[in-house]
Order: sequence, then C-alpha cells, then structure tokens
Amino acid sequence: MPILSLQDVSKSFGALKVTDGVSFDLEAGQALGIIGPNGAGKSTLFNLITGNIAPSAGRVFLDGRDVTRAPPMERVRAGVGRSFQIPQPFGNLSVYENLLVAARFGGAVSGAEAPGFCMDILTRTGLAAVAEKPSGALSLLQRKRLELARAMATRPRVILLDEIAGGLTDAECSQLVITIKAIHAEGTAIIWIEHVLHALTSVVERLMVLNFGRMLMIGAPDEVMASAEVREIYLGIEA
Ligand SMILES: Nc1ncnc2c1ncn2[C@@H]1O[C@H](COP(=O)(O)OP(=O)(O)OP(=O)(O)O)[C@@H](O)[C@H]1O
Repeated sequence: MPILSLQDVSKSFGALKVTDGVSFDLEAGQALGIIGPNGAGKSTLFNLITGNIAPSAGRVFLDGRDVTRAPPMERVRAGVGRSFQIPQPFGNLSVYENLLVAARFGGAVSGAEAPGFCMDILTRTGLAAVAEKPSGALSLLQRKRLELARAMATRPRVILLDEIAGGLTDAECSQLVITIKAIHAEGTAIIWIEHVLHALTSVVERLMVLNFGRMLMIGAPDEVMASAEVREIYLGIEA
C-alpha cells in the first residue's frame, strides 16, 4: 500500500484553478521530484498534502487512511514532515535548541529522549559541529541543513522539501545532495520541489511535471526530461 496517495485532487482560489485533478501514489522510501514553471501550483500541492489547505475536490490518503479533512498536526503525527510547519528558526537560539523546539512541537519524542534524538539528527544532517552556535550565525548551506534537520525532527516517513537547493553554489549544492541521499538511503520517502534540476535528478527515482495545476507527466527523470513538451515548458527556467 502506498504511504501517500492523492486521488483526483483539485483546488481553486476563486475562479483560479491552481490544482487540477492531480492523482499519484508514493510508495514507502521512494523519492519523487516535482518541477514546473513559477505559479504551476507546486507549493499548493504541498499545502494540500500537509493539510494547510483543503482541496476543493478529490481525496488525500496516508497509509490508506482518508486524511482529506485531517488538520496539519494529525498529518505530522502520521509521518508527513515539512520544515515550514514548524515555527521558523529563532536566530538567538542555538542550532541544537532550535531542533529541540521542533522535535517537542512535533511530539515525536519524550523529554528524556529528545537530547539524544536531536544530536543524532544534527550528526546526520552535518550540523553536529555547530550545534551550540546561534542559528542566526549560520551560513546559507548550514541554514538549509537546519531546514532539513527540522523537517526530520518529527520522525517523518515522507519529507517534503520545497526548493531547498535554491541560492547555493554548485559545491554547496553537491554537499547538501550527499546528505539528502543519505537520508533517502535510510528509507525515508522524499517529495522534492526543485528548480536545480541536476541536484533533483541525482536523487529522485520519479519526476512529476506540473503546469497550470495539471500533472503533465510523471515517470523516470530521463524519460520525462526527454519529452519535447516538457523541454518546451522548461526552456528558460532551468537553473
Ligand atoms: N491562498 C491563495 N489565494 C489565492 N491564490 C493563491 C493562493 N496560493 C497560491 N495562489 C496562486 O496559485 C498559483 C500557484 O501558486 P503556487 O505557489 O502553488 O505555485 P508554485 O508552482 O509553487 O510557484 P513558485 O515556483 O513560484 O513557488 C499562483 O498563481 C498563486 O498566485
């Protein structure tokens, strides 16, 4: 059974149909990339998965359970992790303290377990050496790593990443990709919206193209990128 399933999900804001009949399944441990032009409805799709917005039509399932009307916190507890559901990092708190707040907020660990749990995530996301640093003093790459760490703090089985590679140099991006690959290799499913295509396609097994809220194509990344229609849409927006 897929861990996540969308069935004919649509969302309109007034007359604007932002998500138009999207259906797909995500199996446990799978990594799916999402690409599409600005305004294609990518972030809206994440909000529909996390429960931050309700669909106008269609259904969302987690582990076969209909969560279409379930609030965000219930979905977090069911294993959907996304960094921005947790309050933004407090710049004057340390990296470790920020993660502790996220872990306690997500309810994934008891007070006694939390320190070890958080240090383990900081190690896996490459932040152990800066655990005591105020998060406001981090480099961009480290802030991205903290975003990843916060997404992991709720013990997710699927992590939603929204343009996490944006703004990084090629070298920094490669370092972040190594960490994301390691998290994926541990069995965590990933859905990743990203304009930095080479980073995305080095991680995901499947790629979805959204255009005007509709799923234009989903499949193996090389097949999707070989499509003439996709190449045309993507012309000029590839990072
Ligand atoms: N709450 C809202 N109310 C009205 N319109 C909205 C709302 N949220 C999003 N939209 C509109 O829906 C469309 C899709 O937005 P969305 O942010 O999902 O696109 P996106 O593919 O993530 O774009 P980007 O790559 O720029 O982040 C846009 O036209 C946006 O203006």
